[in-house]
Amino acid sequence: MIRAFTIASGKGGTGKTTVTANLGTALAYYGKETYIVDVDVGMANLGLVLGLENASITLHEVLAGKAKIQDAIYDGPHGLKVVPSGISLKGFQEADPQRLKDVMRDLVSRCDYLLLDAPAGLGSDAVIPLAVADEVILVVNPEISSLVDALKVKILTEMVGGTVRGAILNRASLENTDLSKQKIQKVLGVPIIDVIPEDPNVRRSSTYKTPIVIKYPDSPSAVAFRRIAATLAGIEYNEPVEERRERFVERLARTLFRR
Ligand SMILES: Nc1ncnc2c1ncn2[C@@H]1O[C@H](COP(=O)(O)OP(=O)(O)OP(=O)(O)O)[C@@H](O)[C@H]1O
Repeated sequence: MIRAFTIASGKGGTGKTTVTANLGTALAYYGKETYIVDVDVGMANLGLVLGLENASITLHEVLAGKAKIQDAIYDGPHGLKVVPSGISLKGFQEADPQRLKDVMRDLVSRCDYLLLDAPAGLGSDAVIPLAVADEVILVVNPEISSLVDALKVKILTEMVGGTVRGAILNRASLENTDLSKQKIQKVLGVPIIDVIPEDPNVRRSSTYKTPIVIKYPDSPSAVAFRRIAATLAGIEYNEPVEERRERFVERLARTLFRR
């Protein structure tokens, strides 16, 4: 069974943290014991979006050999477990990314699913999470620069013996999704796992430090996150009738508006 996923992109800001927090929450909602870890040791974003910015013991201390992993695990929504990264420069300088493999081994033995929020870029800190997970999931935006960087991550993953499961196309506009999907699959040479639309509620929910699947569960992106989580967990996803109705009305309104 595939249990440890690294969420990577190469390019910064494509939505890795958003995807990690929401997929983790959705997997926990489905009753899966899920851990999410901010392995972006330079930027503590996962903790920030989940209201854990004041966590005193983080992955920094664990990677510096100053704390045990169980002391850096915090509670998130639906029983999700979160390992944030730290914000102190000293902690960052002392953290040894090579210890990540042992930490991962420990965490994976505790849970059904482990999601790692990878750093942007292609430095050594970004390479380790690509090698240690069972599969890498790329988060791409429908832009050339995002695709080029994702392609580099794919090549790097294969070079270090890892496997890319596919890509999540995030921030897709509803109009050009089909075209983008086809092109992106061709360019990256991996399947598109799913498409998450551009959704203003994503940003809004992060200001409440709450994943969108909790804050705005009926929004189109929350629906997509639950669908992806169900796919990863091998659960059949049945979209509630109200969500289908809402999407039908949305499509109808767009068609009428164009005419
Ligand atoms: N589907 C979406 N619709 C609208 N805004 C989004 C969407 N996905 C992410 N965002 C916004 O884009 C910004 C970047 O997202 P996020 O922090 O998840 O990216 P990242 O890849 O983790 O960034 P970094 O490389 O800095 O770690 C955030 O403000 C987030 O709220």
